Amino acid sequence: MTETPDFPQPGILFRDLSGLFADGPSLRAVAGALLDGFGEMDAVVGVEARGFVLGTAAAVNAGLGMLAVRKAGKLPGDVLTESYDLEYGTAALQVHPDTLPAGSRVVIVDDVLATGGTLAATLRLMERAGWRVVGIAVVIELVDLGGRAALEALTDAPIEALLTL
Ligand SMILES: O=P(O)(O)OC[C@H]1O[C@H](OP(=O)(O)OP(=O)(O)O)[C@H](O)[C@@H]1O
Ligand SMILES: Nc1ncnc2[nH]cnc12
Repeated sequence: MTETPDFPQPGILFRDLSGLFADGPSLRAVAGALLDGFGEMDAVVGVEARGFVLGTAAAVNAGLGMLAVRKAGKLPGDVLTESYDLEYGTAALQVHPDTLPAGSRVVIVDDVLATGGTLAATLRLMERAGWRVVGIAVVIELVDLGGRAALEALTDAPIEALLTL
């Protein structure tokens, strides 16, 4: 992991996992660990963009599919949309509500839990689509930013971080 001060804006210490993604044994180890300890699930949900790398790796490792939650404007047709704030800005996420059957059990995967805005918006999308979140998995949790409490206000699902900073 690298840490870059004042990126993408002043005051933000940016944690980048590109090196881990590019290293085969590291990516395999993280893919194997991310879904550890959760119960049965039907699919993995990955949040654009870094969550796609980790979500797909974890899903393939577990023999499951990966459902993409995308930044607004990328998915055609009928979509659900949730806007949110994150540590360095505002954005919106979208999903196709008919990708999985209602009641499907999903684990959401992303690289970093900071303020929790991104994953909270993802939780709201899952609820609106009728899917049951049985876990949230991240590589890094930035504890001081309080994201865990924000998510615990929305879900009883376990939240697992491989590394807390
Ligand atoms: O807990 P939060 O404050 O919401 O921040 C965490 C989110 O921020 C980053 O995504 P970013 O929107 O930068 O997108 P990227 O993966 O496309 O780089 C990161 O990958 C998480 O999704
Ligand atoms: N400090 C940070 N580093 C990397 N990704 C982030 N997403 C939100 N905050 C972040």
